[in-house]
Amino acid sequence: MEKDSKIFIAGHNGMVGSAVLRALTAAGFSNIITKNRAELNLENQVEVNSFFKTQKPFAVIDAAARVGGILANNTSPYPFLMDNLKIQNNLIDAAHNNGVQKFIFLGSSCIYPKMAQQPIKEEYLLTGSLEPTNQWYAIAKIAGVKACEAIRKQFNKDYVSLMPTNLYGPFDNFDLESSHVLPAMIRKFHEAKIEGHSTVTLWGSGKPMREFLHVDDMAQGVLFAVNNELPEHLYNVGYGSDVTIKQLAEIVQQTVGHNGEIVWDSTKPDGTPRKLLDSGKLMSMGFSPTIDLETGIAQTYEWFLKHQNNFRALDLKELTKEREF
Ligand SMILES: NC(=O)C1=CN([C@@H]2O[C@H](COP(=O)(O)OP(=O)(O)OC[C@H]3O[C@@H](n4cnc5c(N)ncnc54)[C@H](OP(=O)(O)O)[C@@H]3O)[C@@H](O)[C@H]2O)C=CC1
Ligand SMILES: C[C@H]1O[C@H](OP(=O)(O)OP(=O)(O)OC[C@H]2O[C@@H](n3cnc4c(=O)[nH]c(N)nc43)[C@H](O)[C@@H]2O)[C@@H](O)[C@@H](O)C1=O
Repeated sequence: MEKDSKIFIAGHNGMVGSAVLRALTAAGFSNIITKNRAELNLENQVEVNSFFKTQKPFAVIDAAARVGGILANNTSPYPFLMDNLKIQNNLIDAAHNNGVQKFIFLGSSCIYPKMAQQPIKEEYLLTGSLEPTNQWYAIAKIAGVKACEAIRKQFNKDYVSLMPTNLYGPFDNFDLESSHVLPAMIRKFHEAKIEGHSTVTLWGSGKPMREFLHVDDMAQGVLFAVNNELPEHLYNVGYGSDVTIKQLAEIVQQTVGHNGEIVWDSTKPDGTPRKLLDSGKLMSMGFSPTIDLETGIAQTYEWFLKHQNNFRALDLKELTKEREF
């Protein structure tokens, strides 16, 4: 792709979108367009169609979605299903109808069956039942993968899906109700240290395993897909190894410098027991993550310390309202 090709990054204010914007800018891409939610509500089909008709981007990176941790997913199934379907349908369909040559759709490792063989290969998609806590979000993401695959098959366009593992890094959501586990742990251990609390309560049993990829490594994966026409429709993007939630807690606790006991709240769900991705397909083509978990957590904690008065938070109450355009 030419450095001056017009690229639309949807969701550029989010954790992934902002990392992709940094990576593409650093790589010399000079014609990137972005719109915040007030300028372009991606759930609104009329607005999205009109934007694509006017702008005619060459490529689209879809990093916009309704995103949240296990509790938000489990308690607000409808917006996690419907908002994601709306956003991705509007983007994919408008892209297809307005000459977009390259579309990069971001899904999630939760699209794979709950009890999938580990590490999870791309071909395990749709071979078993989903994890109940995030099946709503997963069904939407699977529909996005299939929409891109269908366009690729029928119209021979370079529409590709990347499936990231659990991500973390700068501009994450640190809200304790709606966030993913890693930012929640950073905030919980930090606040316990500052407020002198000897115990920190974490969710579930601590036994599930998760694979964590720093968002700047993820952005390199997206850059790789921008620079190369990938031969298949679906690629996993992971770090290559995983840890238990208990091990993660110990790394975060040590990084933050909290001394004390961890209490496990068994009323909260564990979610899927393990979801280690086999990212061999993308790695064999040249993608290679560079940020190990300890370094990434230390860097993210530093970022948190600088930005802790300015968190992004998902308003769980807003997810219970009916909305119309
Ligand atoms: N975080 C993770 O661990 C993982 C993320 N992913 C995927 O990566 C992608 C990005 O996730 P992440 O960066 O973490 O999520 P964020 O919540 O950080 O960012 C999502 C972005 O989408 C925007 N957005 C959402 N709804 C709309 C809308 N209706 N109109 C316009 N903009 C909208 C948000 O805008 P606003 O800033 O206004 O809210 C935000 O900028 C998603 O597809 C997600 O599924 C996959 C696996 C793991
Ligand atoms: C990326 C991925 O993210 C989500 O799936 P998840 O990995 O299950 O989500 P999570 O990061 O919130 O939790 C991981 C594990 O950690 C445990 N845990 C402990 N203590 C806290 C805690 O304080 N907060 C949170 N959130 N979890 C905690 C928690 O009980 C669970 O066992 C989905 O959105 C899914 O759709 C998706 O795509």
